[in-house]
Amino acid sequence: MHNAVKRIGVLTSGGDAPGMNAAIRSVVRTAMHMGIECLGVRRGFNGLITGDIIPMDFVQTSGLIAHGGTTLFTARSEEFRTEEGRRKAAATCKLFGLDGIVGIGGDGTYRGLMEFCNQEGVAVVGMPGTIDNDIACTDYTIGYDTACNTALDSIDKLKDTMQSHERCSVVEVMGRHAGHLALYVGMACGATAVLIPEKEIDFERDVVEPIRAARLGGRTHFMVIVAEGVGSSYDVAAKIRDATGLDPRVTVLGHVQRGGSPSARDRMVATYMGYNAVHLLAQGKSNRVVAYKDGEYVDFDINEALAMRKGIDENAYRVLRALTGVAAE
Ligand SMILES: Nc1ncnc2c1ncn2[C@@H]1O[C@H](COP(=O)(O)OP(=O)(O)OP(=O)(O)O)[C@@H](O)[C@H]1O
Ligand SMILES: O=P(O)(O)OC[C@H]1O[C@](O)(CO)[C@@H](O)[C@@H]1O
Ligand SMILES: [Mg+2]
Repeated sequence: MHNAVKRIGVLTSGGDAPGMNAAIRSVVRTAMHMGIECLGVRRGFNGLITGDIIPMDFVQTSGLIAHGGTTLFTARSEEFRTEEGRRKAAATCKLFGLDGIVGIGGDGTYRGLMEFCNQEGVAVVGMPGTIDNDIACTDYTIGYDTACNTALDSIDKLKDTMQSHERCSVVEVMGRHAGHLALYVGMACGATAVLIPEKEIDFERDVVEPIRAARLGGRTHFMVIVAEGVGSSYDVAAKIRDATGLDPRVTVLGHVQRGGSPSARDRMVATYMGYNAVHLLAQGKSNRVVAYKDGEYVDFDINEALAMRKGIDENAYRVLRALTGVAAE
């Protein structure tokens, strides 16, 4: 089979996510299998600008599937947002003979890839890697499952001490603009209340009443999950104190949620997506993103993908409210 590309680069960009290494491994090994050379671009788009490029082979990707983080490092590159930065990146591609780039990251990474392709004509394919699961074209982003389980593990531990002290815990989980992680984790830990940025918050209805309902049901410790995008979890705790007289403890889970060995699901999704990404470039396709939609691995035009909007899982939200004692509307 004739490949449309001879040598490609793979990079990781934006916030890291467990499974990025599995994705890199899959891209490198699929490329090798197809007779395409694959180089590693380090430090996100900055590596394209500065020529921070390393060879990748079978040995270098050995064992990578189980490792958290990203062996290629990641970065948020301000320079790549400028035309001049992307011109420098194109010069690097020319020098190294890179005729395609696979970028693993979030929506910002997709935007960068698209701008690069439009401006400089380099073939690009994006892969969804972010713990936020906030990319609309795909039901699933690499890293989400591991992050949910990491958060859950910490929350279960917190629950033990909250139970002993009969306290209320306010836990902030990541999600800059999105509540997917908070909703999923909140349901899975059996939270008393969950606050997400996608839904307007009525504090009395969404927090105070569920705490009261739990107390009336005999419970003496409470778990309130707050998505980062909602605002300060310390403010939420202060409002709970005022409204109920409880003395909540706040835990911001933070970057611990981005680490750790990827779950089986993240390894598998990363592996399939990496394989598909290389095949797209080999077929001469560009400006595409790979995705998992309705149980199938598919791909979309990046422009189309970025124009899509991802709502919260309404069914999950309905079930959560039913189980936390919020009155039906
Ligand atoms: N409009 C744009 N034009 C060019 N490059 C962009 C653009 N938007 C984002 N980028 C590049 O993509 C990088 C990553 O974007 P961003 O920081 O938004 O993270 P992300 O990929 O969305 O991941 P996450 O949100 O999960 O951390 C940016 O640092 C920048 O280099
Ligand atoms: O690592 P940084 O730059 O602090 O970014 C944190 C952000 O990255 C994410 O982990 C992934 O987008 C968000 O949930 C979070 O708000
Ligand atoms: Mg993003």
